[in-house]
Amino acid sequence: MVISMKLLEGKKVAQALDETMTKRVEELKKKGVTPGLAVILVGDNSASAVYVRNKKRRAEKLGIDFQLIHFDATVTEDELLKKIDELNHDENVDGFIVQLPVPDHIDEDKVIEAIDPRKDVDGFTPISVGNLWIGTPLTKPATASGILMMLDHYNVDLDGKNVVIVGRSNIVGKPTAALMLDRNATVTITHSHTKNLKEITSKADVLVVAIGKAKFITKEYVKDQAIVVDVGMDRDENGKLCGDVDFDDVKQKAAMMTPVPGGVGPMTITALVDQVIELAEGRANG
Ligand SMILES: Nc1nc2c(c(=O)[nH]1)N[C@@H](CN(C=O)c1ccc(C(=O)N[C@@H](CCC(=O)O)C(=O)O)cc1)CN2
Repeated sequence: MVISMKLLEGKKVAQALDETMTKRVEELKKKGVTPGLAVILVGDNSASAVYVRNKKRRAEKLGIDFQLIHFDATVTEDELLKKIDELNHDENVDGFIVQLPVPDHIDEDKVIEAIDPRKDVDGFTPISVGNLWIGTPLTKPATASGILMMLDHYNVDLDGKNVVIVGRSNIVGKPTAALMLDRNATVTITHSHTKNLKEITSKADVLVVAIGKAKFITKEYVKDQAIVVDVGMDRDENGKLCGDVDFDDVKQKAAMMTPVPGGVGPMTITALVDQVIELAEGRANG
């Protein structure tokens, strides 16, 4: 059998988009505005440390001012809320995020709600979520936005497409559904209680998987010539990084699919920095 599956290479798309973003930052600096991004990291989760390091690297490469606020895992919720309040009022910070997850003694919802929606570059506050669903987003969750940026890059038209999303998280599943609805796709969200999952996923023109279960999606779940977007970041039986999709199995059937690593992950960071630049552009234009 001839395999003609096209890889959706987020890493390469991210590199290609860096050029335009660098120019946008240069234009801002000519107007006396330097985009500012701050990240609050709590504790010593090793995966979070890698993601934050990558965010810092990308932001600085583009000329964005990056500030890391790293708290010990024992920080109190009040201390964290105080820092959020400071960043809400810091004129040099266009946007900031609290890297998730936070330790169990901290109420994640309370922390997110404390962020000023105008600086919520993660798009996680209730106001940001409401704006997203009514189609007037000020900011968009980075992974969902990154997926759309990548599909746009490969000229994937979502209008009228049957999209199935596996996973209903606030970070990925739900916002991806909102953005794809906005592109006139017919969207189904499935989850752990969904009956006959295979029957539903195997009708998808575009299948987005974000469940955190290594290689869960095999070819039986996938329609011939589907576009498969894997948001998973898992470890296989040998400890190797892999996605929620069994890549080697599904590649025989899919028309396009994302690899892990090098697919959605890098686009998440691209979407985040794009959002910071957009807010700074708003600041520059008064
Ligand atoms: N406040 C937030 N917390 C978290 C988010 C988020 O969007 N906002 N998403 C994830 C983690 N995440 C970004 O923060 C993220 C995950 C993965 C990648 C990435 O580039 N992955 C690489 C592989 C990296 C590796 O080697 O481990 C890839 O896919 O190629 C970027 C960002 C949870 N928390």
